[in-house]
Amino acid sequence: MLLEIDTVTKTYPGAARPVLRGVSLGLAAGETLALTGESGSGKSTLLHLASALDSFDSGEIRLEGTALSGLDDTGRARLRRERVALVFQQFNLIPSLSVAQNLAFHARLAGRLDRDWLAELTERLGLAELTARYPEQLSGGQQQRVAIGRALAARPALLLADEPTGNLDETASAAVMDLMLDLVRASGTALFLVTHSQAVAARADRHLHLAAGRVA
Ligand SMILES: Nc1ncnc2c1ncn2[C@@H]1O[C@H](COP(=O)(O)OP(=O)(O)OP(=O)(O)O)[C@@H](O)[C@H]1O
Repeated sequence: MLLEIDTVTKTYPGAARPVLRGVSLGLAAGETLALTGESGSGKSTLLHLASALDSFDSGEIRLEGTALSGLDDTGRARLRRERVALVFQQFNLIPSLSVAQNLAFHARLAGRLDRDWLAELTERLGLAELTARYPEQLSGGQQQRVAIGRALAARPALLLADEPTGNLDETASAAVMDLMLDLVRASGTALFLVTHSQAVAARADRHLHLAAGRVA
């Protein structure tokens, strides 16, 4: 199993009740999983825990067999740099860098810049004509395609995506989702996708729902 979430509970400091109450799920290498749930049900929290951005009360999360609870800050940072990539609703591109530089940024940091793969990603994401532009000169859909390309350029084992098309209209959202699913499947990357959209969730291999702190 690539990602194992085992009976995880999470309570935010000062909160009366836990937001996650014994969540368990597994994600195999290359698999795509969509997680839905009402606003405030804890979807983003679970994604943050899986990316080692936050700690949990009990249970365990393992990525490629490594227990996240046992990692120090350096270990967490390395895991995020080398094995996991994130795409959020806000595109989070670096405004002072061109499209080409944004696309290469994380792969460079991870020491895994493969120019052929980057060129293929750029082409398949329809960004080849836009590489010299800056993020402010792109539409929302184009910016999100750059964010997806940047995330996949280093060939992460796991892509965590939090409402990645939440800022886009329905047509752009469907196009970006199709591309993202094609590309994660082409690169063997597993996808853990949080979404409000049932239509988007239906495109994933598996669909789970988070309610009352548990998944079903
Ligand atoms: N840093 C934090 N400190 C305290 N409480 C938090 C924090 N982050 C989230 N929460 C609370 O935890 C609960 C779950 O939040 P989370 O963002 O995980 O939900 P979500 O399902 O992703 O919601 P949405 O669909 O609206 O994005 C909410 O009640 C939220 O207010």
